[in-house]
Order: sequence, then C-alpha cells, then structure tokens
Amino acid sequence: MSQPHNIVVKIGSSLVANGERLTPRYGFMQRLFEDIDRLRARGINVILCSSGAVALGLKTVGETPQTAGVSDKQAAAACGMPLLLNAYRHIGHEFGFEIAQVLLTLGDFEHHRRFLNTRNTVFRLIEAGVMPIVNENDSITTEEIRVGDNDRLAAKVAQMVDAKDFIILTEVDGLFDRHPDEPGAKFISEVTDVAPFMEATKGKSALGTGGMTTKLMAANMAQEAGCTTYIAHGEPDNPLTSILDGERRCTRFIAHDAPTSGWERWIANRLQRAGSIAISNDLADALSDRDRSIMREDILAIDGDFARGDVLHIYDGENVERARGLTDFSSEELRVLAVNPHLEAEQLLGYRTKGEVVRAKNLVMLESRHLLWDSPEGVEEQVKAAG
Ligand SMILES: Nc1ncnc2c1ncn2[C@@H]1O[C@H](COP(=O)(O)OP(=O)(O)O)[C@@H](O)[C@H]1O
Ligand SMILES: N[C@@H](CCC(=O)OP(=O)(O)O)C(=O)O
Repeated sequence: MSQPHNIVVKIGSSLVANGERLTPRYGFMQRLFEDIDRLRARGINVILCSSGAVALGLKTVGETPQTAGVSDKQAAAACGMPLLLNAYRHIGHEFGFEIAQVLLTLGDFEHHRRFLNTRNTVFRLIEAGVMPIVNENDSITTEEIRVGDNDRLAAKVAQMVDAKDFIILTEVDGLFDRHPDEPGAKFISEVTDVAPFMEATKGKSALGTGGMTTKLMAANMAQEAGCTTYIAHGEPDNPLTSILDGERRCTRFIAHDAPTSGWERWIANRLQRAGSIAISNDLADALSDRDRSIMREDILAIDGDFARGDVLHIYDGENVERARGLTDFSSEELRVLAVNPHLEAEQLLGYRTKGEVVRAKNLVMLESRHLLWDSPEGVEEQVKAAG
C-alpha cells in the first residue's frame, strides 16, 4: 500500500485575525478552505495548525496585543478558541467536511508514550475524513510546560504524521537575508541549511509570537524529518496549491535525505532540553560507528535535573553538541555514580545495572546542518575544570 500523503499547514495569527478590530478574517478562511478542499480531492490529507485564539479573544477580556500580559493571553485564548473553531467549522461545512480540535502542550511531544497517543488520535481523525485543527492549549500552560509558538508545534506535528510537505503561511513572502523592512533586503528562495540565516531573523509582526526565528527552527526540524518545508504569504488565491504546484514566490527548505526512523527522529528533535552530559572528543568520534554505548565512566560533565527516559544533549570536550540520547539514569543517580567512581553501581543504586548511561540503540548522532544547541554553562564549567 502506498504511503498516505499528509501535509501540515500552519496559519499565523495575522492571517486569521484582523489586526485592528481583532475579529475573524472570514475571507481568508474561506479562500484557505477552498484550497484545502482541492487538496482533499487530490487525496491529500491536510492537518491544520492554526494560531489566532489569543488575538480573537483579547477584546472579550478587555485587552489589546500591546497591553496583554501572560494571564490575559491565557484567558483570551479560552475566549478566542471557540470563536476560531466555530468559524472554521461553519466554513468546513460549506465545503462538506468536518473539522476537529486537538489541543496540545509540550509534554504531548516530549514524552514518547503521549506522542504516540496523540499520533493515533490524529490518524483516527484522518481515517474518518475529519480535518484535525491543532493548537497549543494556551489557557492551561505555564512557561515550563509550553511549546510557546505554533511554528515549532506544527513542525512536531509534521514529524509525528510523517508529513511529506509542511507549509507555513504568514504575512511575508518568505525568508529575506535581513528584516524585510530593511533597505536592500534580498529574498531567499531555497535553503538547505538554516544555520547561516538564524542571525537575520529578529522581529515579528504585531500579532505574531515567534517571528522568523521559530519558523527557521521549525523548518529545520521538518527538514530533519524528511519533509519539504515552505514559508509563504497567506493572502494570494489558492494559497496552498499555488505553492505545491510551484506557481508563486516562497522560500523552500529542501528535505534532508535519508530520513531516519520515527524513533530516531523523536530523539533528535527536541523542543526543550531535559539535561546534558559531556564526553571526550575521541569518544564522540567513536560513537559514529553506531555500536558504542555511553558508559558511566565516559561522563565528563552532567547538567540539569532529568529523569530516567529523558533525552540528553551530548557535548564533546569542546562544548560542541554531537549527539542526543535517552538516558537510563536520572540526574541524581548519575551524580551519585560520578562522585563514587570506584564503587559498584549496584552498591550505589540498589539494583543491578551494566552502567550504560545511553545505550547505542537510543543514541542519535547529529549532523552539522542539524540546528545544534549551545552547551549550558554548567557543562562548560565542569569540562574546563576536568581538563
Ligand atoms: N529575515 C526575515 N525574513 C522575513 N521575515 C522576517 C525576517 N526577520 C524577521 N521577520 C519578521 O517575521 C514576521 C513573521 O513572523 P510572525 O510575526 O511571528 O508571523 P506569524 O504570526 O505568521 O507566525 C514578519 O512579519 C517579519 O516582520
Ligand atoms: N497559540 C496561540 C498562537 C501562538 C503563535 O505561535 O502565534 P503566531 O506566531 O501568530 O503563529 C494562539 O492560538 O493565539
């Protein structure tokens, strides 16, 4: 059986909400759904990730984008979410299909079991011909447990459903080599490696959250998952098919080849760092042969409070991130093992273990075009002290 063709479409707030009146932009939604209907007729499953709940709910709580604080936005999201979904539902009915709401938070992506559970729900909706509309559950999320922007949230959904294409619709034509309002800004039509452009992405629109920075991070995650990503303006007619059919200007991010397994993609693409360890450069080089686990005696530094089963960011002796992997020990256990190198692990922890911190099958080496995370100060200091 051939692979289903899934695409994830992310819609920015300024497309669904009028910037001054903070009311729904029905005309845009209509044009979008007309085009989604075209894609559905081609046998393509669309998963929508729509922002706009906060913007549409601000008036109800007596706030504006300029005055609203965190709790105002959380309350606004609760007011705006039904307005947004109701608008989509009515328009969906005009085209003869149903929509469903899927509200997620960070843990639904970062914990593997919850990730798989969410995936099953999304697949079941698609099977029933219902279009999932995903958003973050802003009303209940605090800083520590939120993704914080729908660009990366949508990229995780793209990875989750093995999307072939990921389209980010916004209020600019795509990526420029500097802020588009700056004189001489040059349009970038194709990107393989996002890293050189990260510096050129400061600023965002009045209703936007993450600006171009989170869009590039999102594009990189999707590229890593073997998914072609597009950033484009949302206003033109046929906003989606015109991109997929190559008929208009947009920035295309080429999918990296040889997509890894779902398990490896889940390990490699993180929204939050649970913890970090450092190992020697020699070991980091040797890990590439895929059979080598990281043992307790290999650890040069430990940072963060993490639990068994969390994904660690793994740095070499020069503080360059080289790999990510699932830990078999909590940070507390690992620190006990580290300060008592001459005692058996069983004696220290009370259970039998081979002392494998990250097993080879739970380890993913990162390529240089993967967006690497800077090493936390805690790791740098410990490596410096050790060396
Ligand atoms: N290098 C860049 N290229 C394009 N846009 C950029 C760049 N740097 C910053 N931006 C800003 O990013 C904005 C889009 O992000 P954002 O406001 O978050 O939109 P959305 O609400 O659609 O997510 C653009 O309006 C633009 O002002
Ligand atoms: N979850 C929020 C949107 C967060 C967000 O990323 O906004 P945007 O940058 O406009 O895509 C909402 O529904 O208002």
